[in-house]
Amino acid sequence: MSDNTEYLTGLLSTHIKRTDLQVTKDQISQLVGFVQMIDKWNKTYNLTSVRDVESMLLKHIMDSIVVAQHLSQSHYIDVGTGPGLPGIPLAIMLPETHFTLLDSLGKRVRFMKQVAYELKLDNIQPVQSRVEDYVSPHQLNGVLSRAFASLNDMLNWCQHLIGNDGTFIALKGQLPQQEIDDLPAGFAVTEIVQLQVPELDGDRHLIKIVKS
Ligand SMILES: C[S@@+](CC[C@H](N)C(=O)[O-])C[C@H]1O[C@@H](n2cnc3c(N)ncnc32)[C@H](O)[C@@H]1O
Repeated sequence: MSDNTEYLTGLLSTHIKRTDLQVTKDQISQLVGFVQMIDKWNKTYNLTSVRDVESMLLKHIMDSIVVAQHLSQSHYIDVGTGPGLPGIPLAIMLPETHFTLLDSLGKRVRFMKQVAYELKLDNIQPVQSRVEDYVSPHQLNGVLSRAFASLNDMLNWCQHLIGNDGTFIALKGQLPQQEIDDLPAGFAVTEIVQLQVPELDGDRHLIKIVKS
């Protein structure tokens, strides 16, 4: 057990208490374990530009887990997931939901495979591929992305991944009104949620899109 486990557990518990999220002790322990692994591997693998663990708890863990209550599909693909964001914290929060975690960079995929092994996560499948080239062997019904691409590019690159009953979820900072106005033909925004992440500055938005 790493030296800062108790400290990080206390800090994350405090952040979570400021929300209405229900998170078990085991889930908190897995979330802390994930942050510790990012912190350790970041020194050689350059997984994230966020360097200190306190900021990782807010910008990566809290920012991801507030999305859990807005997911209702059974199998999501998190495109351009990097080290597994937001997919891994969401997989910890929603053990019955399956997450394919896709990134084009091999070192990030190797990291996620190690996370799956060490944290015993059996609902994630890390995959190395460019999203445009990926054909899923599984039936997917949700596409998820954070800090990946414009809405237009995301929809164009990902539309082959899910059927007409699927949902696209884009996590954005400021509301990208221009991108929403310029949505490609055949897609419609069904919901925009302003996400609340206590102590994290700046706007957070979740945008739900379907094929129309
Ligand atoms: C800015 S990072 C965001 C990582 C993570 N989603 C987050 O919120 O921290 C974008 C990621 O997308 C990946 N990426 C870029 N283009 C891609 C593509 N065409 N297919 C798959 N992954 C891609 C990059 O390797 C990188 O890890």
